[in-house]
Amino acid sequence: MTVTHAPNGTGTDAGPATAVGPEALVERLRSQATRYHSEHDFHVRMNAGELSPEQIRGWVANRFCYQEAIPRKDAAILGNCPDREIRKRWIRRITDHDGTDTTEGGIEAWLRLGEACGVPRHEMEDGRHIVPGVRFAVDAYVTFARTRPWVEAVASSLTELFAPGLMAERLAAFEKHYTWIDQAGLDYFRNRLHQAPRDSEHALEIVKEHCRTVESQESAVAALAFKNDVLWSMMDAIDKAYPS
Ligand SMILES: O=C(O)c1cc(C(=O)O)c2c(n1)C(=O)C(=O)c1cc(C(=O)O)[nH]c1-2
Repeated sequence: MTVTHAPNGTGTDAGPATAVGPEALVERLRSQATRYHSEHDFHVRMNAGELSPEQIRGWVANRFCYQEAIPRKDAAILGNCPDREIRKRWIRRITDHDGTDTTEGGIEAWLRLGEACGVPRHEMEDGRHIVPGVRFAVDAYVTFARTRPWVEAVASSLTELFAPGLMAERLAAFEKHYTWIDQAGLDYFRNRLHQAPRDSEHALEIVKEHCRTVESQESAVAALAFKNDVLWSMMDAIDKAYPS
């Protein structure tokens, strides 16, 4: 059996006995890229153009569960964060996904991606395709943000440090291999290419500022490991539900 991913737990590495400087902390967080869901076999096959329309549709419909939960996760962080300056910037994440009266958000863009792939909007909205493992993983992420200290919840969003590379690869793969998908449906990925770096930069600033003790640094690393596990579990569940 090939093990492609070991459980993260809290200990991706032993960790130093004393607090490290902000840049060393960033290095430690970035080193978790090897456990990002871009390495999951389902994503590897997706980007190699090997997935069937059925598998792409299954992935899109299930990922909608995650997309829908992101604003609730961010609202939980806002609810727990006592810092007005941070809230003023963080709130943007909610409108990026929900939209406003005058702008369309990421959730609408994802619904259009689904339609471009052949999943009717109402089938995404009513959740009929969501498999249990995806629902549980997404729920765990929202619960984490509600119940853990807000700085840990901010650290857990740092998988977005690794997202732009995957997004760019995915965009190119969809344009090249999945020509049956209406290209206008790919706007979601195009938007995230600039939103994700902006968001992760803010989250990194917060973590560098607030995680100066060894305990808080360990917690930040553990939060990111937890989030990598959330994303990995989703991919495992999707892979199993839509086999090749
Ligand atoms: O498609 C992806 O691979 C991917 C990954 C992630 C991520 O790394 O958490 C996010 C997104 N997409 C995404 O679209 C998104 O809006 C998003 C928000 C967050 C977050 O944790 O706050 N992650 C992600």
